[in-house]
Amino acid sequence: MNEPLTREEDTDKLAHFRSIFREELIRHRTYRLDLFFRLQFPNEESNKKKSPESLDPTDALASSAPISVRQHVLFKAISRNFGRLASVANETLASATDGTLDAARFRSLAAAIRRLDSALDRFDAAITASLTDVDELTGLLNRAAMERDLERELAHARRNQSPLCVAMVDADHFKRVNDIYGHGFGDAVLEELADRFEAALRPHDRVYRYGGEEFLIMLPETTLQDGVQVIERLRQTVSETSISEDDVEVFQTISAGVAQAGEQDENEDVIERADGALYEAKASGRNRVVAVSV
Ligand SMILES: Nc1nc2c(ncn2[C@@H]2O[C@H](COP(=O)(O)OP(=O)(O)OP(=O)(O)O)[C@@H](O)[C@H]2O)c(=O)[nH]1
Repeated sequence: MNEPLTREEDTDKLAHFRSIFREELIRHRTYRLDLFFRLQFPNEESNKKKSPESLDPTDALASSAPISVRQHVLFKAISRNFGRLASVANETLASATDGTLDAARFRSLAAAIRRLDSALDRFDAAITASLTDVDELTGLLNRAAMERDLERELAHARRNQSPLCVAMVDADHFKRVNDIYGHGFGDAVLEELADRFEAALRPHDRVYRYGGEEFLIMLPETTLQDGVQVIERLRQTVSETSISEDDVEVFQTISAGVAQAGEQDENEDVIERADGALYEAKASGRNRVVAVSV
């Protein structure tokens, strides 16, 4: 299974990139018509202007693509398949010009076009899927993405006998923040928390907005002891620095429950245990991390 196309890029950036990609698709389809025209009329003067290589769609896309997109396996597949098509197109055009174009060569041109089309379509589908994975307020991955990823991580942990931790993290007394400073400021706090979580975690850890003021953090290849340390560090980082906007400033704290996944666990099992630990953290005073073993 491919890695998701983009995780941390925000929705606007990706939506913008998708609109550029769609334009490129249209240009690419026009190019195909052009190619057939050239094969029919190889000696027309107007046909000699453009070489197939100059029309690589990934050239035009690379400058506006977020890094995670450029490095994505499907993006590389477009480039590779375009390279093949350009080379077959050159050979086919040459044989059309000298009158030796035959069915076999034409078939290999059609096959190269089909392969490139398939790469373009899969890439398009991946962009669309990534857009629906992103929470619009925080730019984090949403709950639907979490459910899918957790299932995959649990299977991976089972297969490799590796540890996996899940943390449920919740902003403390968040209702008060909304009530006192307004919903707009509450939103800003959630955005800031999301940024701090992402900045404090390691690249292979993942943060999701679980819903409302609740977040889920997935820590692959992490034992319960290490997971608690990671989340405890996060808790400290969040509580030490205030969050401010205009003339409002708050010190927001978080509570967390950390659970290690057991071998038989499905998504709901490990989430339920982490949630139970979070409940304990709240009940015992908030601004703390509670761990629960399998
Ligand atoms: N601004 C803002 N508030 C939200 C959002 N989603 C949920 N909330 C608010 O988060 C608050 C959660 O309140 P409670 O569930 O009572 O919990 P709490 O006040 O954080 O108290 P404890 O969790 O017990 O510490 C509610 O007021 C929700 O309206 C959001 O997207 N933006």
